[in-house]
Amino acid sequence: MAVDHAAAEVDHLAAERAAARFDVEAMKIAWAGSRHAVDVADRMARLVASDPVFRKDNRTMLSRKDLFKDTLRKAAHAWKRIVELRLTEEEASLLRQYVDQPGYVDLHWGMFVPAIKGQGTEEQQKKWLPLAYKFQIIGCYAQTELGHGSNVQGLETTATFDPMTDEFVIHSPTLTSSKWWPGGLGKASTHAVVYARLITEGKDYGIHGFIVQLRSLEDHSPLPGVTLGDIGGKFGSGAYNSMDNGVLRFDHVRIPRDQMLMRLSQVTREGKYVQSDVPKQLLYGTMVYVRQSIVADASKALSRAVCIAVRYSAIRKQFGSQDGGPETQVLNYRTQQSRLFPLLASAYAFRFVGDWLNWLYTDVTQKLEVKDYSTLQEAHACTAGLKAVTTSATADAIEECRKLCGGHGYLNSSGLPELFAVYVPACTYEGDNVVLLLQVARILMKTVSQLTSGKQPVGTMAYMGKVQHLMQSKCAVKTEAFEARALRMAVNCAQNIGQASNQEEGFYERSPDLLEAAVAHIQLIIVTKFIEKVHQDIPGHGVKEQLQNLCNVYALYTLHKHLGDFLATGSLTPKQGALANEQLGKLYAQVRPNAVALVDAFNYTDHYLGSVLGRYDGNVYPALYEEAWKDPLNETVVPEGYHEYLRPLLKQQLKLSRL
Ligand SMILES: CC/C=C\C/C=C\C/C=C\C/C=C\C/C=C\C/C=C\C=C\C(=O)SCCNC(=O)CCNC(=O)[C@H](O)C(C)(C)COP(=O)(O)OP(=O)(O)OC[C@H]1O[C@@H](n2cnc3c(N)ncnc32)[C@H](O)[C@@H]1OP(=O)(O)O
Ligand SMILES: Cc1cc2nc3c(=O)[nH]c(=O)nc-3n(C[C@H](O)[C@H](O)[C@H](O)COP(=O)(O)OP(=O)(O)OC[C@H]3O[C@@H](n4cnc5c(N)ncnc54)[C@H](O)[C@@H]3O)c2cc1C
Repeated sequence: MAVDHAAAEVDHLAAERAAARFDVEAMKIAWAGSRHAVDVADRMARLVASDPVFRKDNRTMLSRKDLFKDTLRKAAHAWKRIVELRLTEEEASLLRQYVDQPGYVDLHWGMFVPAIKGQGTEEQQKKWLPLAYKFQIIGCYAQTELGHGSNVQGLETTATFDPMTDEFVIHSPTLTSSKWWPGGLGKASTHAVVYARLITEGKDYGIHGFIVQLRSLEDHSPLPGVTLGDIGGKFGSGAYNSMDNGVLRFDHVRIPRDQMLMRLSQVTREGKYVQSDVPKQLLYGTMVYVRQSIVADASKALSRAVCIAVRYSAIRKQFGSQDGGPETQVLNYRTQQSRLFPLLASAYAFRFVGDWLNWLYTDVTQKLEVKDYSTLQEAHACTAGLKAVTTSATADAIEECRKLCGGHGYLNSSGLPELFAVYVPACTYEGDNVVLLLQVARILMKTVSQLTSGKQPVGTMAYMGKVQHLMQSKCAVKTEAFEARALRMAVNCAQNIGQASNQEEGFYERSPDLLEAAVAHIQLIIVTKFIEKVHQDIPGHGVKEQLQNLCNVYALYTLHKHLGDFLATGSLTPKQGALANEQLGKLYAQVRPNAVALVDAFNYTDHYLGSVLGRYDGNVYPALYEEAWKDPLNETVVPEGYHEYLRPLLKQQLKLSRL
């Protein structure tokens, strides 16, 4: 008798859901932050999922040109819906998230508008922001050049003030000064915030931002002196190829003086350079803003991958039980759990640290408004470090989820290859992760050097003030072990650097160790913020207990993975390390019955997940089967090329065999 495997799989997910020991609806609130956040996200996700224009299941099969046109169409349709439905800013931004196709609008709203808000004077904001808000202009963020990305001070584009005409002359003096990478620049943007070296009265004042019009508002053709285009195809099918990352060169393009972003410094009518009394690092403010939002994005991308892998692992069965009973769900294998559950825990950890980082960013912004710059360094260290650690972990985790789904994970229809391809550049954009971690390391070294002078570290570095205690004590397996490890690694680096002939040379020599010290410090922040979260009042049956479990999984897994650090610094004994590992196994057993419900709490629609393996109903096999037939290769039974290349070959073999 034929067994309906598909129906059995569907029942499987229902059984998983019934076995969960907590209130999923309450967990949705804990994940999203509030009932309101759940409701508005739900509404926007469904709005997108039910609109045929936002279909995306065919995306990996489109040519680059068709994919780009599809992106323009989706962006225009999204804007139409936003206007028609009078969506709020919160709703509009969620709608764009669920459309889930990188495009020029991301840079317009994500960098162009924030750059003007952060670096423009009130007058400049009044002039430019209304145009941007109504899409009467489209903007991008043109900082990186062919020759320099990480080293912002090394950019070569020049903006030379001409007092005769009261204009800046924007110029690309070398090939390597060509702007290279800005998203939305290649084909869509009409304007850009361009970062260039400001030269006035014969002196180079370094990098500043300028608003430059690139294309005609009449027919979209490049303005005189502007050469621009797309930089070419990128990693993976579909994925980030929907974005028109661009190249841009200027040949003595003139802009009015008032298009220099003048909040941080000004050039007068006479050409005098005037520096405001604000720190010059505020020039990097847009990057700080985007880095904090990238941490929130990490938890989104990771939770999507984990949702797919957990649901599919509950459906997928391999090998029988020892007594010849039904086959085993792969989710029941201890190895599957030990690879997957730490990623599930990381998704929650990144979500909560992302919320905290957003709070920190808002707090710093408010302080800056009243000229309090005391937390600027903390904001830089936390955004840079958390961006680096969460994006690297997420990129690795998406690939691990692909492997956790076996062969089917490699199919585009699993959603994982595209998610990976679109996500990996997060390790590079908004600051290469190594470069950012070295920034954190510099701040750690500065903090260690100030300890002897009695200056008490604050914020996330405050634990370093407990130096006497943390350098000596043996620690119980909890936050203190993370503090001791981070501090001792930083102090070791500082001591080694101190022995070098000069500080810069020492820093350079010790940079691999410094990276690890920075990672240890950032992991401490993530663990601490997760612990603080679970100490809060969290309503809903069993929700707090589940989060407590996941927090322990995250902490103990991190400890297990970096046990070498903990042992080498004497922050833990080998026995404690072994006990932690024992405990981890027990925690996985507690996560197991709740795993499917824990990913349901992300509340993702099938449209947003974009995965036949991660379907909510678990109906994986019929969906995989159906999806295969949609491939353009299956449009004809006999493939194109048969008559040219297969038939002659086969005929020739036939003739040869008859000889
Ligand atoms: C198909 C779809 C399917 C699925 C989708 C799924 C998921 C999608 C998920 C995500 C996608 C979503 C969004 C995409 C988002 C973004 C991508 C798009 C755009 C990307 C844009 C960019 O990349 S823009 C360019 C970014 N560039 C960089 O980041 C450059 C990095 N370099 C620097 O920042 C600086 O050069 C440097 C900090 C490394 C060094 O600067 P320098 O001036 O040389 O300074 P130092 O001498 O080192 O330091 C001097 C002091 O200044 C302090 N400092 C440095 N930076 C800052 C700062 N930002 N804030 C405050 N202070 C700072 C530093 O600490 C020193 O302080 P001292 O006290 O020691 O003097
Ligand atoms: C998809 C994507 C979108 C982007 N969008 C934009 C955009 O909209 N606007 C924009 O302006 N830019 C954009 N960028 C550019 C991006 O910001 C840069 O690529 C990024 O900052 C890295 O700089 P780089 O390419 O110069 O790398 P490099 O600095 O050349 O890195 C190469 C290698 O050198 C190492 N390295 C560099 N410096 C050091 C150091 N001091 N110590 C140790 N190792 C070091 C790095 O770790 C890396 O391994 C985008 C990039 C990508 C991939």
